[in-house]
Amino acid sequence: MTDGTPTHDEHDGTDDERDGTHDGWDGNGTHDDGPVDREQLAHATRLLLDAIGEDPGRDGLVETWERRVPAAYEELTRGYREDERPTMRTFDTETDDLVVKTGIPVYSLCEHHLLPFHGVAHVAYRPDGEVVGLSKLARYVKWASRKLTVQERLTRDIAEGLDDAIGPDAIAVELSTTHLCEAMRGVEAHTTTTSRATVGDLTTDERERFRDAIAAER
Ligand SMILES: Nc1nc2c(ncn2[C@@H]2O[C@H](COP(=O)(O)OP(=O)(O)OP(=O)(O)O)[C@@H](O)[C@H]2O)c(=O)[nH]1
Ligand SMILES: [Zn+2]
Repeated sequence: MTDGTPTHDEHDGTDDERDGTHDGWDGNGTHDDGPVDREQLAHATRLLLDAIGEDPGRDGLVETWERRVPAAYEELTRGYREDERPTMRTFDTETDDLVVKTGIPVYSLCEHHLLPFHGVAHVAYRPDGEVVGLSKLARYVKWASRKLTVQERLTRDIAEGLDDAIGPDAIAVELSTTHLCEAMRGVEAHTTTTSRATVGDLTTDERERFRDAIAAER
């Protein structure tokens, strides 16, 4: 065991496992130096399973709380980690022609219900001497989305983060998503929410081009 995560075989279903002190742990309460406390996550997931009336000791669930859920949350919350922020290499450009990128996948978590919201992001910017590698836009959106947030704040975070990284004359970001907290619980309405954030001003013509590119994407 190198990562402090207990394996299935080490679980014997005894009560002392509830506080994370059973033999499966590394014994000194440490965990990966990563952004999440995997031990706490395992403990919390086990409590959650208990609370909903499940049996955390049954075969199908042991690895769920011990390993899978902690690992999944580590991945889904990468956006909190500055050291995971993508490197945004830029290139000199002589053109100030609008760069438009549509259909970037977005998967994030709503901070109200800890449920996913997902959809697409669209980005348009007018360069000021520099453009960024095309893949970096999608990399940035992916990183920025991996945290608990609300859509409006995420949209603004992406616009401001890309503005910092690229230094364009103007940039606009649009997100179009479905929130599972609305779709599979509560109001149970499968709807689309669109939000937009801008830094600087796109011209009327540029706004039209952005709108047309988004429409063509649908
Ligand atoms: N503006 C905005 N609202 C969000 C977002 N994600 C979830 N919400 C809403 O946040 C609200 C939270 O409302 P509350 O009344 O505190 O929570 P609730 O009782 O679970 O509400 P319902 O979802 O209506 O059952 C809900 O209306 C959600 O639809 C988001 O990204 N942006
Ligand atoms: Zn929600």
